[in-house]
Amino acid sequence: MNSPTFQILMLLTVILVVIMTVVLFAVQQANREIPGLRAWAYSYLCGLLLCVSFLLRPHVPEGPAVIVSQVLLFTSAWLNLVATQIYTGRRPWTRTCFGWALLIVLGLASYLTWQQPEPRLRLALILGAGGTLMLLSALAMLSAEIRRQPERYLFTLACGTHGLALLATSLSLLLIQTHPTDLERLDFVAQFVLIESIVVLVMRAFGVVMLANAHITAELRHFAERDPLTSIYNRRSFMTLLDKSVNLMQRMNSPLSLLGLDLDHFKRINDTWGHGSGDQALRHFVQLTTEHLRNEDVIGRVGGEEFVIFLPNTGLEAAACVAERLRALIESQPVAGPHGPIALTVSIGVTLIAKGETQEAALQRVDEAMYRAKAKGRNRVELA
Ligand SMILES: Nc1nc2c(ncn2[C@@H]2O[C@H](COP(=O)(O)OP(=O)(O)OP(=O)(O)O)[C@@H](O)[C@H]2O)c(=O)[nH]1
Repeated sequence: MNSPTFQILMLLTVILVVIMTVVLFAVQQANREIPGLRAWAYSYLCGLLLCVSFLLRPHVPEGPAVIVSQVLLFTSAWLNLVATQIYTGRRPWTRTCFGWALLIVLGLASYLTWQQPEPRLRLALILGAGGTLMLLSALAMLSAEIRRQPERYLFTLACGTHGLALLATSLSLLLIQTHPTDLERLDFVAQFVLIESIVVLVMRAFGVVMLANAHITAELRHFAERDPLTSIYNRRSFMTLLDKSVNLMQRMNSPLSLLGLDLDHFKRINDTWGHGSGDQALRHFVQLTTEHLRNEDVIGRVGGEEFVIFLPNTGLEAAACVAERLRALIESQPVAGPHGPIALTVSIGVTLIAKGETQEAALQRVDEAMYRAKAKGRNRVELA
């Protein structure tokens, strides 16, 4: 590991890892809420310290140098896995688990350094452990439930490649019978791992930054499209979706129905039970309603306690049935308030969007039907 080639490669790696660590910490500082990013930044910091420890190897006694580099390599790979678990919404492996695993690594490294010096076996073991952690990170990212994020494939590729390369190196070290002091061969293996690591480190850092960017974009899109209280579509995005659906349904000659829903005496709920209970009632209403609808039905919050639902491929009669079922469901399931159940009812207007009609005209008609339901005593369905 003291050859000039190795030292030059190491210096190049240090420069690259410094840049990537600084970038990751900078992105993390600017976006502290991105899950897992802090652990990724620390994983790179451990990687950086590992490279520095390799550079200092000739000037440090072998024993402590080996222990330090094994701890740093293991911690870096572990943090990468933990970061992936956090990013993908899984529960990360605990610190106790890390402590025990590290203790085993340290014990084996010490044994193979002082008790039974076996540099080949020692390297094989740590590369095997690191490779396994990298493969687990790749699998965790690949199987994550994050659709709409193709960025995860770059990260998966980087971790998967690195994991396989480390495991293959570890295996070849175990299989090829060399003398323990065959340092030349060890040096070759170290150089191979180093070059492969440089490529993968850059790829993985790009992957992490792209994942961070994807997270920010998804959040911004969510804030722009969704109502913050109920997480359903806000007025603007609902209208855009309705416009698209109207065009599609008219091209396909399929019926499209519209429901206008307004909670009854909602002001009374706020005044009697407080604004918090009012908010709770809105969330409760949305949860019940969305559970009842089909996947292709779309609900939007278009006012304080006003909602609109469009039902693709649904005629007026079927839409009236849906409306009546929703009305009965809301009436039968009161909101769980702090001082007991709070009764909730809804008035619903129903209309069919006619061929060639604009969505504004249909919305106006469904509004009139809903107000008729209010005028006739509330908690009822009226057809336009
Ligand atoms: N808690 C809560 N209340 C809201 C929110 N948005 C609007 N409101 C309240 O909803 C109430 C709507 O009252 P009104 O328009 O008078 O209607 P209503 O009391 O439901 O009476 P009807 O519609 O005639 O049955 C107002 O008191 C608003 O303050 C919200 O996000 N949270």
